Amino acid sequence: MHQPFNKQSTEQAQKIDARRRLYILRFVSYITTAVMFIYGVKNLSAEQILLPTILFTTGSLFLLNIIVFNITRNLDRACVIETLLVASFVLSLVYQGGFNNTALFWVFPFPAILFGLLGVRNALISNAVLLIILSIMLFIPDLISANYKEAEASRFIASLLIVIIVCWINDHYRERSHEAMDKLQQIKDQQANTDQLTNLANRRFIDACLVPSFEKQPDLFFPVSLIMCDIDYFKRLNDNFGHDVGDNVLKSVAYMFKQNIRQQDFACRIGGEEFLLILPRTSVQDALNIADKIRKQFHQQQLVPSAPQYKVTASFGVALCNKSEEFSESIKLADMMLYKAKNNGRDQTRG
Ligand SMILES: Nc1nc2c(ncn2[C@@H]2O[C@H](COP(=O)(O)OP(=O)(O)OP(=O)(O)O)[C@@H](O)[C@H]2O)c(=O)[nH]1
Repeated sequence: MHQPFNKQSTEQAQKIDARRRLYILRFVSYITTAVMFIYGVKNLSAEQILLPTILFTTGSLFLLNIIVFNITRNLDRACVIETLLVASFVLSLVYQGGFNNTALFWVFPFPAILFGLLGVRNALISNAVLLIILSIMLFIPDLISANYKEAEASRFIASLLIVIIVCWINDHYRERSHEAMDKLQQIKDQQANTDQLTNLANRRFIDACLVPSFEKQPDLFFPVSLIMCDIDYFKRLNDNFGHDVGDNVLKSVAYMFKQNIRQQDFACRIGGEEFLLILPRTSVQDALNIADKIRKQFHQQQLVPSAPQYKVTASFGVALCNKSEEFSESIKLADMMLYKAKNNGRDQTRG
């Protein structure tokens, strides 16, 4: 029931990962733009017009990509465009040969950049495609205008393959360890927000998860109806049958609550034998009906198996909450209604 609220750690991890990609995108864009323009200017006097053209065009496109990203904030799209720019730059540079045939040196940073921008799976595919195209270009020299030595080409492909594999192993295990830590954190959050005896949400869940969600998305929740429930004469039950029987009654009552509420409702154990049902977008009249339905179910249950005739009853107090700021006041009101029900003889619903 309160599973979706434990996604906070996952969201946090995703935010950090997006920030990591953002930094790589910015770094690559600005640095590459600067390097391209500097080398473009340096090569202006070169005999070939192709090299400065590649450098200026690619530098401008990198700059344009980061400007568009700064306006649209579409990180995924910017990373894909950056990858295409990186790939076309690498291929065109290798095709042309670069200054004094040094183009191959510029290829080595790119496997790591692709892993940084695309995530493990997509980066591995892109790197594999890049490696295949580069191999074809280098081993069929007629296809390109540059002139690389054969030994140079084979050593380059071998060392590039090593770089890609090391980047892949590194990123794959980084991703796995993040997933494992994320899962562990989710389990910890789940445990911290759950009452161990009944498996219902606890008060911490209300304060740490539910109330912030009320504030973030009020339309999803309000008006919220609150049903406060307290088992009658529970001390006497414990005294008569023992603490373990009392525990089993609490578990059965928790199960009964779960059976009577909707997927979007919350059943919480907020004290020893005190429970709070939180029903989003529910009128007070509907909540009164649900509370009374559950109250009557207590009569039909044999909650103490060793004494089937023993009837466990409960009292209920109902209140409505219209906005997040009123939540603690509404809980107090539901509590007051509960005490009215207790004072009036128990086994009844007040609201
Ligand atoms: N078995 C069991 N008993 C618990 C647990 N937590 C609290 N209790 C007992 O619940 C009892 C609550 O007693 P009281 O607060 O006096 O209330 P009551 O006897 O139900 O009386 P009313 O609420 O006035 O009807 C105490 O005896 C607690 O020890 C628990 O986890 N398991």
